Amino acid sequence: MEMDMYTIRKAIAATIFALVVAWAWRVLDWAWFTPKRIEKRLRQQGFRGNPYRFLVGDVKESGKMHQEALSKPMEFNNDIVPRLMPHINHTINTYGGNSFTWMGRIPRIHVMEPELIKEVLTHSSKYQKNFDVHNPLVKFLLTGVGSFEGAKWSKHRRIISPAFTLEKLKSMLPAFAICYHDMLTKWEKIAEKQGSHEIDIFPTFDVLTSDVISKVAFGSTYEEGGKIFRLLKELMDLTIDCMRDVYIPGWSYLPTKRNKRMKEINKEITDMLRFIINKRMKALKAGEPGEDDLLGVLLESNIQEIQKQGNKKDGGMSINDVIEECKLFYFAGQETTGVLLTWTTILLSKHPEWQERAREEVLQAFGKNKPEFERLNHLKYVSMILYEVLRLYPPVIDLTKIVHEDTKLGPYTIPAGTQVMLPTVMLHREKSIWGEDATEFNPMRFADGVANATKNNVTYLPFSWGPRVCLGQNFALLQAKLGLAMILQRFTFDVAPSYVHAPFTILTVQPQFGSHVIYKKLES
Ligand code: HEM
Repeated sequence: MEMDMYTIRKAIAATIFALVVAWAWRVLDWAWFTPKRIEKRLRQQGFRGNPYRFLVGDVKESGKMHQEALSKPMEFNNDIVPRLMPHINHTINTYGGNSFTWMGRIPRIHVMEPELIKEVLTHSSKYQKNFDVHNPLVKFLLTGVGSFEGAKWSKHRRIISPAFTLEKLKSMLPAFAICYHDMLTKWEKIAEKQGSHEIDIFPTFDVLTSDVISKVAFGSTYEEGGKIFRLLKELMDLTIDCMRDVYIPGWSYLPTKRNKRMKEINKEITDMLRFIINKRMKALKAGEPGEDDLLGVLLESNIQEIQKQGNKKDGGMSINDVIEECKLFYFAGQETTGVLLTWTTILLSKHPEWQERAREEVLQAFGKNKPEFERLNHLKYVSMILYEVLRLYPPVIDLTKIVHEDTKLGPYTIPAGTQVMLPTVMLHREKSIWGEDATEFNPMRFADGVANATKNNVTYLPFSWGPRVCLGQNFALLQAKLGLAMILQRFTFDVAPSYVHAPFTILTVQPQFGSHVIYKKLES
């Protein structure tokens, strides 16, 4: 009997030992052998980069370079790549275009060749969004069509697209104009008293674009919408905070102040959105005409999709889906447009000849009257200026995808689990495409359109390209054109003496040490 117990214990011990060894082997394979195998395959195909370092990869080196780059401002010029992506810049300078870096244990290749870029962006089902978000609290905002793949993505994209047609945008213009008018009237009052008005423009445009999107999204329910968007702004700031931390599994369940606040806000936003959406759905089902705002168009398009699919329960988007999409509009569209207006103001301050040229064009088109849709769309210099600002200061500095299985890319086979990065901000400075003056502000390069400026290469990517191109690009450009036109009609502007040039990235490219600008009222 004793012998038996001994044998059983031995067998249990042997099993546990075997399980531990198998588990340890899997961990080791995950943490060491798999990255090393991928590295070998990349090197065999001519890609070059640092050797893999256990678990940390290039993260420590990259973090140090970032810290160093951001420790001081720079001269005013547009050579901002060493500040925004110092490690990738260093890697490409050292190893060439066909290079890779390590995001911890994940390898990431950099793609710089136009033909390969086109291939990546065309085949969006193979090169998927890199949404490996572990913190469930971050998913409160990183959600919706921008994060889905496959059938769910195409269904959502199909339903949402009608909300951004030119006709719909035209109907949104008055709401844009009211927000800008209110802001500029305040500026005018201050400028009248003081002769000029100094403001930090990034926070100002941040509030403004927030106002615009809540007015446009919720139309007549603006008051409720306004509150939701104030909460979304808070949630976005907390989300950015979260994304800066290394996530420890389970951390989101701890009752920390930030975790509690994020859950509280998310619940409040969801409840309020649900209330508005339910009310609208009821009215639509009762045959009342839909509202002409973003939410109204989205709901109508959703109902049409459900009917097209024979009223199947999963034919359209659920209320929860619509809630997620509303949150995404804010996340994707507010700050991006705010920084576009910010860098446009700074570049036009530094290039007064272009500020004057744009003003003349605007005054010729509209005088001091409210800009209207058709002519706004045909403002040539204003469009060229915005394209050039988006080239030099793209709000989103790179597009990073991931392949989940071995994938052919031109002559290469990209191993499963590799990230594929298109470094937009670097591509926008490629001398072979843009010429020797690639880092200079020269809107004339867009005089004959984007295709001509890029010599028909897919290398201009402020809004990405292909099936997953930004859904809100016309919304953003229309708002920026209107905003810029209305400012130019009333003010001249220049950067304040205190301005120091220091672009840096937190999700979008922002001014690190403020963006003070002095506005003077234009003589009428
Ligand atoms: C200057 C302003 C903007 C810039 C520079 C910008 C840039 C981008 C970029 C680069 C992407 C692709 C991201 C990726 O593939 O990883 C994207 C996607 C997207 N953007 Fe924008 N965006 C802007 C404004 C807006 C606005 C105003 C909205 C909506 C109100 C919006 C809604 C979206 C959506 C829904 C997607 C996801 C599309 C999909 O995955 O099918 N964006 N945007």
